[in-house]
Amino acid sequence: MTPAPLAARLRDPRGPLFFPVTAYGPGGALDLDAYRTHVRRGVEAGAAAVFAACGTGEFHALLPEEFEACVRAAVEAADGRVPVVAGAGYGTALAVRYARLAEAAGADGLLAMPPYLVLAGQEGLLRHYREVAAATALPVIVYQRDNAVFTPETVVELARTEGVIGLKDGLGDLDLMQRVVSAVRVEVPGDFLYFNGLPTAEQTQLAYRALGITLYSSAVFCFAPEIALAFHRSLHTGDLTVAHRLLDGFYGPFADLRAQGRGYAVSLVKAGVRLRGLDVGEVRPPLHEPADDHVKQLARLIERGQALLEGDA
Ligand SMILES: O=C([O-])C(=O)C[C@H](O)[C@@H](O)C(=O)[O-]
Repeated sequence: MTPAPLAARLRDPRGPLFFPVTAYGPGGALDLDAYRTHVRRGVEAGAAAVFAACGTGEFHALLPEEFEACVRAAVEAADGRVPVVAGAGYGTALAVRYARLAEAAGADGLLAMPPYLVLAGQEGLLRHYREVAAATALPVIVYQRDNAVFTPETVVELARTEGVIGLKDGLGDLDLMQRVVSAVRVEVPGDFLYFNGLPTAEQTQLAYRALGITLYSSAVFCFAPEIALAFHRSLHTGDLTVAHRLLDGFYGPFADLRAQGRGYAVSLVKAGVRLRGLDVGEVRPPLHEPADDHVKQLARLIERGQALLEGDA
């Protein structure tokens, strides 16, 4: 049976969105076995979708052939149980190339990253994403962050673009997001999807829910799926007791720790996966490994989060 389109599969998800880290062996080469294990464990734990080779998966550090191998491995590991969305980025020509590689590797959709090393105006951004969307049959989620920040009018045009199904927000401007949601609701009524894609999105998810945005990425899911799932369940059921407890005792301190070093958004998450027993190797340059003391703090934090689930910390 052909699976439902990506947008339908992402509606009302049973778990957080999983952005796996990319695994490397001791010499720094891709370790696809470890990567498949990481993805398979996440899917079996209850991820709603796998976003392969995106920011957390060090998209920036992968050769095109490594990218394709990762996406193919994620598709194999997910085995049709949940959709696999792949990153696509850099300039327009390369983003198109990555999009086609992702399609060839069996991905169900694309997360279109901001264009590389250029500050473009709204018109140029629109041209860029239209070309990426036209390059394949894959549905596209546009990632707002850094140099790709959109006016509500541009998002309306994106929502009208064939193949563009949603916007992932990594900026965190709630006033802007409300304007975007309002403009798209009025101009392009339908099912355009929104994602809270801020770092440690759980920290802001109560606010995003109030805007009607229920989808969010979870870096914590990579290394502590039991904590990320308990948080997700708490929001889903509307009994916020566990969510509040985790925000106060786990997510806040985790976000603080993640802010201690440049690149910790990825390297600390990878350290967390290793702490939980899966050797996914170190991050590639220009990122660096977190300080030992920060990894120790992360280990204590994971224990604390687990204890909070029992309600006894
Ligand atoms: O591209 C990416 O990897 C992301 O934006 C997802 C991350 O999980 C993000 O939510 C984070 O870093 O917490």
